[in-house]
Amino acid sequence: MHKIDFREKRNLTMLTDFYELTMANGYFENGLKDKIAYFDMFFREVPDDGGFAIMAGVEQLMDYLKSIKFEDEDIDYLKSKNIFSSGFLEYLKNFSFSCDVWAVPEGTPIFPNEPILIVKGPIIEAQFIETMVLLTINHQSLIATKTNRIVRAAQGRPIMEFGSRRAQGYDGAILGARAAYIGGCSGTACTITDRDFGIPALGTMAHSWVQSFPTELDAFRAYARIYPSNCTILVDTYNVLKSGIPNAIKVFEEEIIPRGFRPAGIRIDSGDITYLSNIARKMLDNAGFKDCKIVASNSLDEYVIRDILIQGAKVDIFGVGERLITSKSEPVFGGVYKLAAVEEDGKIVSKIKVSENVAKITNPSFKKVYRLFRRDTGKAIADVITLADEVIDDTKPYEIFDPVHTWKKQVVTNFHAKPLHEKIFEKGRCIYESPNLKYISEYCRDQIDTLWEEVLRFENPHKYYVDLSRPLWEIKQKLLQEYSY
Ligand SMILES: Nc1ncnc2c1ncn2[C@@H]1O[C@H](COP(=O)(O)OP(=O)(O)OP(=O)(O)O)[C@@H](O)[C@H]1O
Ligand SMILES: O=P(O)(O)OC[C@H]1O[C@H](OP(=O)(O)OP(=O)(O)O)[C@H](O)[C@@H]1O
Ligand SMILES: O=C(O)c1cccnc1
Repeated sequence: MHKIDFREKRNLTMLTDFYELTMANGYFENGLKDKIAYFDMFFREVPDDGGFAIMAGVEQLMDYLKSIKFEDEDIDYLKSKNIFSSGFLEYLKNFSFSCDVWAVPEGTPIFPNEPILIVKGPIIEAQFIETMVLLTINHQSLIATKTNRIVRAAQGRPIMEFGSRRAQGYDGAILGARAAYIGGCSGTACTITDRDFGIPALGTMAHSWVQSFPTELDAFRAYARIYPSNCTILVDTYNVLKSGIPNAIKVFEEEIIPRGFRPAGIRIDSGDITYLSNIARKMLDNAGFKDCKIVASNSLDEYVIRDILIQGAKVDIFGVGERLITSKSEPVFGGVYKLAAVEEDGKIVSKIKVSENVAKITNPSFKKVYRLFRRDTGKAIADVITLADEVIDDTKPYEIFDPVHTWKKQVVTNFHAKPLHEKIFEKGRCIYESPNLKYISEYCRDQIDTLWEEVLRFENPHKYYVDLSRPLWEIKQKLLQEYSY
């Protein structure tokens, strides 16, 4: 399958914040280029005050990491800045990524403050990739998370992604549609995303099609004759109830049934969707088209969909564009990339970022994350961040505790502890094959099923536990003591 290939099509090595380069030059000049550092990517708050987010964008990050290369013109450009040493520029010419990288697989539900990506390697390299790590994961995780809210609001009814025309740039459209599929969309209007990623492309018709014919009936007829087996008619160009639906029914009877097909659907794109869909349903049913689907679109999001379903709207499929592809209600996924440790004489030295704001204090050290699942129900109980070499023995009871209110504890029994990360790069070599998108989307759905309803709800969701192991908590407290002035 054809894939968007950053190596062939574009080199994004220079898509980096300028300070990554000035720091890189600084590390080089201070003889620190080979100092080993550990960085974590994590986020602090779930967009839209939701109970969880969804990991996405790992495949594109892998493409980038495989392709880092400074071209001669990049070196010339950097030289023209007159601030980089010739030794450093020579180093960049021969730059070869050599870090280890661990990532939570795409489609996994993720929670605030846990490392979703970990990079270990020469500090100059591990620091340099920050911008692209954050850009790729932040964007797609945002869209997958928003989409999943919309998908859940629709209660099993398919969501078609209609957002390309309102997306913020090409990647916003293409990779946004990819992320939307991970988050649960059934298909996309974005053709190139189907070509490159195999997400089913589908669509109906625009108002311009209807307007371009002398009459609405002519427009419907012309379309139905070409696509009798899959004909969804846009009924709101002039008047949904007085002309759109009666004309659609006429065309179904005259052009589709005689050809041996059933009508696929009608689409309503304005007005009161509840009112119109209820009457439309009755009109279609009375005409013998109970199986004809009603598609609704028009600035939909999870709240409008939830409301119109509560009102009893008879909608079978939703088309959702602008509010999904831009994550309009909360357009930032605040993933950050922080130094967690360095190596001194081969030993890991934990590092912390202290802040007046407790939420901004980082979790130090080289870590991993376990998700604890109940063996009887399969439900997720908590995530525990541990030191990288810790093993949670799930054959024995295990105590978890709130890292801030430490008196809140519980002993977990009858559980299964699953490490969340996959190693995706080993000494700069990619060792992970990204699963296909259908698999990722199904995996995502199954993993969300392991979360309690209380975590899934839109308003005031239950805060899922993300705890620290005792050894990690102790390291953090020790560092906090050291840096308390
Ligand atoms: N029954 C409903 N309850 C809540 N929101 C609705 C309902 N029906 C439609 N909406 C939403 O209300 C918003 C405005 O829709 P409305 O059709 O009134 O405006 P419009 O887009 O200006 O219409 P038009 O395209 O005819 O100009 C849209 O986001 C739409 O999805
Ligand atoms: O509202 P959104 O969630 O973004 O969904 C996509 C919108 O794009 C189309 O409208 P547009 O006016 O661009 O074109 P049209 O003439 O085909 O309706 C479509 O009819 C939807 O209203
Ligand atoms: O196919 C459709 O109906 C469609 C596609 C893009 C945007 N709005 C609608």
